[in-house]
Amino acid sequence: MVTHNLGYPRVGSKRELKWASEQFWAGKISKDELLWAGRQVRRQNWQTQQEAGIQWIPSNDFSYYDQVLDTALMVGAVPERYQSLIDGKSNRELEIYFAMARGIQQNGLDIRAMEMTKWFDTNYHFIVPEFLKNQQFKRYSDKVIHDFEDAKQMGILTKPVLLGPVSFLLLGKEKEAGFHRIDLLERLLPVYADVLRELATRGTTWVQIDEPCLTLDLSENEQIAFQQAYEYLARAVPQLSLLVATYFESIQPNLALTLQLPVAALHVDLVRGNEQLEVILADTSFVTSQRILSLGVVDGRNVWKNDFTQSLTFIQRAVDVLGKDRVWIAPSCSLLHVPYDLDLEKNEAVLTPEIKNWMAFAKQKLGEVVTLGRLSKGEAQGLLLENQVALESRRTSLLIHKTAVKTRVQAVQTDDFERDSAFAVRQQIQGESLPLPLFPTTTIGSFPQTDEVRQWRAKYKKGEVTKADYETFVEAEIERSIRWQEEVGLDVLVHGEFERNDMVEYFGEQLTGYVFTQNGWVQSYGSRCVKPPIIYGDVERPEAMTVRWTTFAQSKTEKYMKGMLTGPVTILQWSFVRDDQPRKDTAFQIALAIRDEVQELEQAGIRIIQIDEPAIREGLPLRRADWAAYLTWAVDAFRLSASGVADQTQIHTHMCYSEFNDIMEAIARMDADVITIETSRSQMELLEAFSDFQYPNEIGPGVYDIHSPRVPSVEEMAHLLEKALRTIPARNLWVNPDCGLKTRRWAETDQALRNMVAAARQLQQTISV
Ligand SMILES: CN1c2c(nc(N)[nH]c2=O)NC[C@@H]1CNc1ccc(C(=O)N[C@@H](CCC(=O)N[C@@H](CCC(=O)N[C@@H](CCC(=O)O)C(=O)O)C(=O)O)C(=O)O)cc1
Ligand SMILES: N[C@@H](CCS)C(=O)O
Ligand SMILES: [Zn+2]
Repeated sequence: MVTHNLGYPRVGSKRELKWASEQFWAGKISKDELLWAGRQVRRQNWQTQQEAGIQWIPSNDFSYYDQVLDTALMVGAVPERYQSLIDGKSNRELEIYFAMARGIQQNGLDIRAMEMTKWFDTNYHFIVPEFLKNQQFKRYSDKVIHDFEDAKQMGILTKPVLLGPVSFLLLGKEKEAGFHRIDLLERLLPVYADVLRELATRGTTWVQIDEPCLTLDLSENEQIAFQQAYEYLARAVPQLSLLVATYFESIQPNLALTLQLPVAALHVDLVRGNEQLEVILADTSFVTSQRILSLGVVDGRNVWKNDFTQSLTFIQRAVDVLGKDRVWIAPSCSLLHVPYDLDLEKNEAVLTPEIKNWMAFAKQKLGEVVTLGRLSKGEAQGLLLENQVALESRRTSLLIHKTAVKTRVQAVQTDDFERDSAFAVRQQIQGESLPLPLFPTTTIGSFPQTDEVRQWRAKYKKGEVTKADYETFVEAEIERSIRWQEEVGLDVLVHGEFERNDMVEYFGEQLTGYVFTQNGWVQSYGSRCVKPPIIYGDVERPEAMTVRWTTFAQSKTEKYMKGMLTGPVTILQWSFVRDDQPRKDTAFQIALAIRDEVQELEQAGIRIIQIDEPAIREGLPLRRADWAAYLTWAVDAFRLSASGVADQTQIHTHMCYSEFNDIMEAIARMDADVITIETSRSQMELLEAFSDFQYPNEIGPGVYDIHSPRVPSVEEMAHLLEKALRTIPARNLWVNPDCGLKTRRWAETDQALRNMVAAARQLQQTISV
C-alpha cells in the first residue's frame, strides 16, 4: 500500500529557520546564510521522511514565511506598491517577498505589509493575496521547481505541493469594487499549467494540489470554477498525475463535484470527517473509475496516538471496494500544525512517561502512517498490540477525571452567564466610577519580550537564578514600563506580561489537567512559534494565576491598571485538546477557572479586566450549518468567565487576526463593555460590520499594525480614527494598537505609541460629545 505525506513542519526541529530569519531581518546574517539555513531544514525534513519509509515525500511544503505568499509570488500577484522594489538588475525576489509579509521602512521607503489572517480553523496565519479587477498573472517565483530539483539531487523524487488555483483565489481579497476574485481564474490557470509543465519536464510524476476550500460551503460559481480549473489542468498537463488534497472537513457538501474532478487521486480527511468514506465508496462513478483514494487517517491537528484498530477498519473498507492499488495512506492534513518530534521531550518531570506514551508528534506520525501500511499487509502485528495497550492505558487512566470539576460544571446556573445590569446601565455607572477622557488610550497587554526578558526566564526555568531574583527582575520591568506608559500619556495602563512565555501556555502551566513540552514548537506566522500546552484531563485552577503581578502593578500607579487574562475559548483553541470529551465541556471547565481569577482580581481592587478572546472566530466550524451550535457554547463560555463581577468593573475583550464580519451577532452577545480589535491592516474595513450591526458597546479599533516593524505616523493614525468616527459614536471609541506588542522592539514601540497618543489628543481637540 502506498504511503505519502502532505507536508512537514518547516521551522526546523530546533527552530533553526526562525533564528536565521530573525537574524537576517536584523541585518546580522547575509541572504546566502539564510538560504543555506532554509536548505538545511528542507533537506533534514526529506531525510527524516525517507528514513521513516514514506513513499511519496512532499516538496515545496517548505516556506520562508507562508505557503499562500509563496503562491502569490509563483503567479506574480505582487501588489503595485512593491513594484518599486524590483530594480531590474539583481534578483530581489526574497526582499520583495519579505516586504509583502512584513512591510518595509528603510532607505526612504515606507510600504505597508499585506493583510494576514487565520488559515481555516488553525492558529497558523497566512498572508492574504490582493487582487485587482484587471489583475494580471505571470510566472515569477520558481521556488517549486528549485525545491523539486534540490530533493532530486538528494536522490528523492518528490511530490511537489501547490496551493490549488481556486483555493488561492478564494483565500484572497478584492482590493477594488466591481468584480469577484473567482472571475480571475481564466487568467490564472495558464500560469499554473506553465509551472506544472516545467515540473513534468524535470521528471515530476505526481503533484499534490491542495484545495482545502473544497470542504467549505461553495456558491454555484465557485463550484463551476473548480470544475473548469481541473478540466483545464487535466488537458494542459496530461502527462502528470494530479492528487487533489482536501482537509479540515469532509467533502460532503461538494461531493459530486469533487468526485468528478478529472484527477488521478483524491485525498480526504478521515479524522475530521470519517463519515465521508462510506459515501465516497457508494459513488458508482468514483468506484468504477481508476482514481486513487488517499485516506487521511493519522491526525495532523492533534498530538494523540492514532487508533490503529479504527484506521485499519477504514483502510480495509476502502481496499475491499477499490482494491489495494487504489488506496493510499496519509496523515489527515499537512503536519505543519503539530510539533516535530516527541523524542526531543526528555524531561519526565514535565511530561511523564505515562502521558507521553499516549502521544505522537510529526515524526512519530510518519511512523504511524508507515506502520498502518505494514499492518494492512498483515505485517508487524506486535505494533498493533502495542498501540492497543497504549490507548487502553489512556482510556482507563486515573489521571484524567476529577469529580469536583465535573460536578461544578453541571451545577452552572443561567444566572452565572449574566452581568447584573444591561450594557447601557453599566456604561453609565462606569462613566461615573471610572472617569476617563474621551477617546481613552490603552494597549492590548504585552510589551516587548526582549532577549533579556527571555534569557531571565530561561535561566529561572533551568534553576540558574532563584525565584526571588527572577521575580525582582520582572517587578523592575513592570515598574519601568509603568513609568514609561505614564510619560507617554496612556490612560489605561497594563503591566506588560513580562512574566509570560505565551498568553496560553502561561495559563496552562498554572491549571491542572495540562502537560507541557520543552520543544513542541508549532509555527504561528512567519518566524513566530507557539508551544501549545496539552490538555489531557479535567481542568481546575489550584490558586490565583495573575493577581500577584496585577496588584503589584496597580500599587505602582494612580492610573487604572488593566487585569490581563486569556479567555476560555482561546485557551481551548490554542491548546492541544483532549479528544475524549466534547470541546464545550473542556471550555466550560476553563471558563470557571477564569471566572474565579476575574473575581479575585476584582476583590483585589482591579477595576478594569481584559479577557482576550482572539481565537473565538478561529474556532468556528468550517460549515455554516455548524456555526450556531459552536457560537452558543463559545459565547456562553466567555460570559461564564466574565459575568461574576459588579457593574462597576469594566470587562474588556480583545480579538485579532481573523475576519469577524460574519460573527457580529455573537460578538455582541459576548457583551464585553469594551472590545479592542485588529483593524489597521484592512484600513478599518471591519468597522462597517460593527456599524451595519449597530454594535452598542465600546470599541477600540486597532490603529497600529503591530505585526510589522513599521512605525505609523500621527497623521496616519489620526486618519484611521477619523474614519472610525464615521461608524462609531465618539463616546464609545477607544484608541489602541491592533494587538499586544511582545514581538516589537522598544524603539518602535516607544515611537509608535507616542504617535498614537498624539493622534488621540489631536482628535480630542477637534471633537467633543
Ligand atoms: C497573539 N498571538 C498568539 C497566538 N497563539 C498563541 N499561543 N499565543 C499568541 O500570543 N496566535 C495568534 C497571535 C500571533 N502569534 C504569535 C505567536 C507567537 C509569538 C511569539 O513571540 N512567539 C515566540 C515564543 C514565545 C515563547 O513561548 N517564548 C518562551 C520561550 C522563549 C525561547 O524561545 N527560549 C529559548 C531560549 C532563549 C534564550 O536563552 O535566550 C529556547 O527555549 O530555546 C519564553 O519567552 O519563555 C517566538 O519567539 O516565536 C508572537 C505572536
Ligand atoms: N494580551 C495579549 C493579547 C494577544 S492576542 C497581548 O497583548 O499579547
Ligand atoms: Zn491580539
